Amino acid sequence: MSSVTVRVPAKVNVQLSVGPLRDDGYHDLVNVFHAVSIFDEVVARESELVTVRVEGEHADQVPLDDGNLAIQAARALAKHAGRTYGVELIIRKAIPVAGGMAGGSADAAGALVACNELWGLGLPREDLMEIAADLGSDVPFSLLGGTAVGTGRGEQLTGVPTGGDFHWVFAVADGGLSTATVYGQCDRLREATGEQVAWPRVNDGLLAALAAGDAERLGTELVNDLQPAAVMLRRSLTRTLEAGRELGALGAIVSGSGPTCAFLARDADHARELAAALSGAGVCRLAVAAHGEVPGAEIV
Ligand SMILES: C[C@@](CO)(OP(=O)(O)O)[C@H](O)COP(=O)(O)OP(=O)(O)OC[C@H]1O[C@@H](n2ccc(N)nc2=O)[C@H](O)[C@@H]1O
Ligand SMILES: Nc1ncnc2c1ncn2[C@@H]1O[C@H](COP(=O)(O)OP(=O)(O)O)[C@@H](O)[C@H]1O
Repeated sequence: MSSVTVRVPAKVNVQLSVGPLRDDGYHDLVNVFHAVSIFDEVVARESELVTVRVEGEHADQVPLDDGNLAIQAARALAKHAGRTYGVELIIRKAIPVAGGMAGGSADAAGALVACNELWGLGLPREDLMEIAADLGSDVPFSLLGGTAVGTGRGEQLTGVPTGGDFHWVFAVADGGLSTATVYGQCDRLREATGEQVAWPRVNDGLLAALAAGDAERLGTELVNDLQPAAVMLRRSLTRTLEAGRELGALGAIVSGSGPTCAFLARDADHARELAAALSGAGVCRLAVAAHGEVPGAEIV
């Protein structure tokens, strides 16, 4: 095989409950991930060296050295296999960069699946999941896809049943936010208010809404503990969220660490209307309609 192409989805967090800061610098979470139909493609081609090229909008914001998560994934897989392998990786980017939609994690997951195939390793998904967890807290979910509860750092996953498709609009901002900075701001806000940080628990109402495919209820059950921190770092998000609510979204939330905002729609037509209205409202760089859930990293 001389070339393998893998398609990997973005995610939105329908519940992101952040527990106390751990000694290792991470937070214990209840992180309910939901994979949506905005996809990066990772192509792996035979090569002597490990290299990466990135195509698409904002490709210039993605590192091309060892800081690229897809490169790190290829190297980690080769190490796991105990051999030296080369690969030319080409990333076709559609997921916003540093947007809270796990684009880098998607590319890492894509590189794991693509290189496993290209190099003929035949490693099972469980092995890829273990390597994924060392690359980043969100990478295992990019492999798994669907809808799942992540505990620990977010890397320990349990699938969640859903009763139908959900339709979303994503308002993409100009520029990104650093995940570590947003968690840090969350800690500072909690310290300043003296808030007692509770152990995170899964929202049963949210699980019920997901299981029933009930968008109306899901819209009222969305949770993101990082939202106040993201809004404090990017004040304009208040207006973006308000605009979506005023335009009839069933729910409005910052996606993960932001700054992308996610709006829940009634159906596909409503999502298209909402995307057009948000684009016209001047509250984001771009509004994209998408649906979930969709599968994780898969060869196309
Ligand atoms: C917030 C979330 C929500 O899904 O993603 P994004 O919205 O940024 O995509 C995740 O928790 C991000 O996961 P990921 O982007 O993989 O984070 P990592 O590379 O593992 O960690 C980056 C940094 O985020 C902070 N971090 C991450 C996960 C976690 N459970 N607690 C943390 O405090 C730490 O400061 C860490 O150094
Ligand atoms: N393949 C990649 N795609 C996007 N960003 C990457 C990639 N590899 C490394 N990065 C770095 O990771 C940072 C976070 O990117 P990303 O995963 O898109 O955002 P988020 O963590 O908000 O979901 C970027 O600012 C970039 O420096």
